[in-house]
Amino acid sequence: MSCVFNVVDFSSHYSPHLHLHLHAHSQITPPLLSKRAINRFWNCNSDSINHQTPRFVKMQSNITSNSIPTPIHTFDSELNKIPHVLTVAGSDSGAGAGIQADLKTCSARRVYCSTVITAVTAQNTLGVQGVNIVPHDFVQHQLNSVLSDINVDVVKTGMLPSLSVLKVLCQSLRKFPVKALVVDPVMISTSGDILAGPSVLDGFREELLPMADIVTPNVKEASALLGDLPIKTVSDMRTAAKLIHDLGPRSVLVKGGDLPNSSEAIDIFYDGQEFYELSSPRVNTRNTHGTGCTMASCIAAELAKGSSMLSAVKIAKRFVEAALEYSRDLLIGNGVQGPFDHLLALKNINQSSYRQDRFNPNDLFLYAVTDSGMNRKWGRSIAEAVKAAVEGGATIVQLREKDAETKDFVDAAKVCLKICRSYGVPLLINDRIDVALACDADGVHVGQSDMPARLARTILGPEKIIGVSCKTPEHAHQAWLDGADYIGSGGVYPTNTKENNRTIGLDGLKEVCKASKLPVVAIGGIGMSNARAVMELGVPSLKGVAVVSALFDRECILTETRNLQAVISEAALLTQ
Ligand SMILES: Nc1ncnc2c1ncn2[C@@H]1O[C@H](COP(=O)(O)OP(=O)(O)OP(=O)(O)O)[C@@H](O)[C@H]1O
Ligand SMILES: Cc1ncc(CO)c(N)n1
Ligand SMILES: [Mg+2]
Repeated sequence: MSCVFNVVDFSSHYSPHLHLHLHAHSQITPPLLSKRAINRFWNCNSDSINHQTPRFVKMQSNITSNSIPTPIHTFDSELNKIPHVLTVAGSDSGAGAGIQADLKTCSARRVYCSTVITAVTAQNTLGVQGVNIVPHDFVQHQLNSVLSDINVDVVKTGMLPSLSVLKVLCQSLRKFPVKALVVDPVMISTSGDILAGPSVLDGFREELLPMADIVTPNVKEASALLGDLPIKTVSDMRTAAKLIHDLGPRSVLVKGGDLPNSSEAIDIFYDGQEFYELSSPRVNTRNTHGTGCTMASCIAAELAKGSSMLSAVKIAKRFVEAALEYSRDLLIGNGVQGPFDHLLALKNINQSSYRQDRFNPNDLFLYAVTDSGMNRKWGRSIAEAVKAAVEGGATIVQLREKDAETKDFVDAAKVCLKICRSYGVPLLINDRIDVALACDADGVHVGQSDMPARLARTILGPEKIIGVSCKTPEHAHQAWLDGADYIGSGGVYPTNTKENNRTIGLDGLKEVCKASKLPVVAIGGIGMSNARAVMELGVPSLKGVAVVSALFDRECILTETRNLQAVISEAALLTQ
């Protein structure tokens, strides 16, 4: 076949100074990310992807290096479309980072991924032994081939080893605009080695960043972009995010994976208006090679599916956490920094049999409980309400539909489940075990006069989450004996949503929390004005607040959820 292009002698482009020395993170604190959380995460969005694999264009056989293949067949049916990310990055022969990480991430997220290779590296878990830069005209050639033919939704960039490569990329993006551009400014390895010289830095600042929808530097890259500004703390990361935003990208994610002395992996997201501190437990593993590439390509994949930027970033953060957790003990290679397993779900993780592994107590942080009366009052569906709450940062949702017809309840629950899964947020059903089973919700929440938790456990099996309302230490003890996963304790303050409900106050809550062997979420009359006081109780078992009216009896659920999330995040930080 004559579709072979000029053979390029890469050896003349070898740059001996391009060496990576990657070190394992030395932090401790093994987090407990449940297998079920990983599982939930993996399954997320699967229902929304009903696209079929595209049928490929048949290649013409008369291609020369200057001509672009002309499609013989084109298909414009929506049904045949699959979201598509083009990655423009370097190859990592060890397959933990670069193009290989991008392909695996997009596959894991069920998105098609095409590849334009900018450099070929000889790389393993010990470091980088060599780099061949692909000549810029051949990079341009690859870009033309893909962008002129295959419908690209989002472009993600990784290693751009020379200014000329960066420039042809910018030209191609101007010629073939895409829905979004994700720039991972790969420049500096974990150990601080330079991967792209000062001229590329200028190219980033002057040409590529102003075109980007998001740029995702780690702390060293952020510092380099800002003329070696020192970045040592989370507060410095915020300053850096703001200054990088001034260079022109729509949003900025400064990744704190390499920030020393932290038991949390904290990233700062800034969209030009608000800062979001995204935090996850730091996974104690050597297998962190490629986290940055994975993060950026997962963001690109979620954007290609239609997520908002903030949701895409949150999903990507959880994906990295889940993959690291899953691969914590993986042994690939003999070096200091190993790769992780992006395709964790291909493993047999559905069979998690360890009860204590299924549920992440941190999910209780901002617990949204729906109320059909309030939705009626504001003229919105349960699904609309739930979507706004999870978009605003709710970390778990409970459907509490006291007066709904069973059929309507099941239908609504199915829609809500789809929404929650796409955000990696668990969905529980109040009281109705039959409804939870019918829609395969993540679990149930039962009151003292509902189905006893022990029976609920028998019916639902070991996989589902069970929460129990408890007012006293005795209730909490019984819930633990019965095999519940968490307790909800209250009413902390007086409330209209529950009649004849005794208020236990902050003192009562504290007493229950101290006695409880299970994680606790506080409930009852909690909102913007008093959430801080609840979180400031500072009892370790208290993991978050559950709210009804403060989110759902308001005009804009999204804003209320965001605001409450900010208040309790700050309070949680201060009481740590
Ligand atoms: N040990 C860890 N546990 C949990 N999350 C982590 C860990 N290390 C990194 N992360 C997260 O992974 C994502 C990528 O960030 P990181 O700072 O590692 O990027 P990077 O330095 O560009 O990665 P790369 O090694 O691919 O260059 C961030 O969300 C970060 O918080
Ligand atoms: C090819 C390539 N791209 C990016 C990184 C950064 O992780 C790497 N190590 N190798
Ligand atoms: Mg990186």
